Amino acid sequence: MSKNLDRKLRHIHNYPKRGIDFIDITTVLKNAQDFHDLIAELQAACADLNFDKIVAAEARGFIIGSALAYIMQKGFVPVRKAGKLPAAIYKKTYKLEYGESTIEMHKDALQAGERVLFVDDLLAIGGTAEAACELIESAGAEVAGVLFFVELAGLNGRQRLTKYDVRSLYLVHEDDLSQD
Ligand SMILES: O=P(O)(O)OC[C@H]1O[C@H](OP(=O)(O)OP(=O)(O)O)[C@H](O)[C@@H]1O
Ligand SMILES: Nc1ncnc2[nH]cnc12
Repeated sequence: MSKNLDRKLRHIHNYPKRGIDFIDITTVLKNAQDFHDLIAELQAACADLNFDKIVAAEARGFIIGSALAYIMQKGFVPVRKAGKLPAAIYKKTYKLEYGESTIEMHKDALQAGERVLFVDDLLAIGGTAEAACELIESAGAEVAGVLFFVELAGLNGRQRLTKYDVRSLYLVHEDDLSQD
């Protein structure tokens, strides 16, 4: 049963730039029951998918991706912002709602043919997930699914991920959220 965690998200206007409506997940994470419910809901949402490892993107993706990997007894692969990984990497630059970013993944993090779930806190315009899936595929692995806590309605992030099985726990309309 849904715990309506979307009602606990904080919505901040004009952060980190004017014109951006920022969805803050820390209001969910800081409560032990809510954090537990979030991971349980993510686990239920991907229970039918067959995968070997979870890949998640720095930084917010790490929080839920690693908790989910731990509870599901899967390996965890970090996709990091540029310059943080010490060994040979695959690399991709992409656009965000509020700028540009480069992400990297170790070349030896995934084996050819492995099945991978990409997990992130939020789907906005979809650049992060699209770039991460390209990194996964560069390694010869297969994207078994893409899973989000929150999907921002109206930004059409899904349109960039039509090749994949994309799931989100909550479709959030920015107008529905409380202001802080
Ligand atoms: O669908 P998109 O438009 O790509 O946006 C979603 C991404 O943006 C945020 O990360 P951000 O790059 O801001 O990094 P952070 O987790 O370090 O805050 C969020 O955690 C997602 O990874
Ligand atoms: N509007 C938004 N709120 C929170 N995180 C984001 N990442 C990209 N767009 C975002």
